[in-house]
Amino acid sequence: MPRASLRRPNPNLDLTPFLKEPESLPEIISSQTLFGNDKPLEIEVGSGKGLFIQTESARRPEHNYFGIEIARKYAAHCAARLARRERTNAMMLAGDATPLFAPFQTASNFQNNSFDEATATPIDGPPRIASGSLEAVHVYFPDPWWKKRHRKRRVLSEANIRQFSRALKVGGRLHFWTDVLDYFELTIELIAELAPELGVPLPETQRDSEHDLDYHTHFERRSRKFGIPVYRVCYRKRSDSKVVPVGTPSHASV
Ligand SMILES: C[S@@+](CC[C@H](N)C(=O)[O-])C[C@H]1O[C@@H](n2cnc3c(N)ncnc32)[C@H](O)[C@@H]1O
Repeated sequence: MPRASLRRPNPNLDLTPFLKEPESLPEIISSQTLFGNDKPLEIEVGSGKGLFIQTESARRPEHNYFGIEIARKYAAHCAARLARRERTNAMMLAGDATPLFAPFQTASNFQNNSFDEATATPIDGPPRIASGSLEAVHVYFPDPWWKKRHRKRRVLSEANIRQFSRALKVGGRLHFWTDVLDYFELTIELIAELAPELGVPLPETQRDSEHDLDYHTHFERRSRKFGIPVYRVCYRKRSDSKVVPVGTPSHASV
């Protein structure tokens, strides 16, 4: 289903505090480096038009929210929503979430192309999002990438499942909602296999909506309006992640 067109953000709005580019991000991503405080940090991957980050950052001012949206015009649209409401606890990145979560790759190593000449491999640095540092990761209605050969592009790929779990603190949450049953079932299996420390999937319930924008996200609104079932789960991390070498194959058929 095609996405509705976006209104242009008001050119008089200063988006600078609300919209980051990959080049302007601090090397290490944390509440301290992004917001200058130590509030718990929640990351949303694929914010779309930004309904979730807008409403959740108002509902929980004691937490910080960092939305990552790869499509620049959508990231700018989200940032404009936050700017209009003068949020001090939320901002957007116009960029790809996957390299930010990657292990052992700091921005400067990446940009300086630092190689260990003896082994011709990139020099490892600490991950940009520290292990055990996040309060929550939110993934709502990720693009399904239907074709089997495209599945590695899914946001809930094997690598990202491991990295989201690594980045969560014990007690932290991974929320995953989708209206694609196949994506839902495969992801539940993958998480059980790759990140058992996340425990069992806890169902999340549908809330009644009281007005036309009273939905969790725009895609949830769309699915419910068209009567399409939505599958919602939350995981709560129970223990520290096992360190699994990157590229370790799994037995799942993704
Ligand atoms: C189907 S939309 C859902 C948007 C929103 N979560 C909602 O429920 O309304 C998926 C969004 O994820 C974004 N996206 C896809 N891959 C991404 C990535 N690697 N990093 C950040 N955003 C990504 C897409 O641009 C798109 O806006």
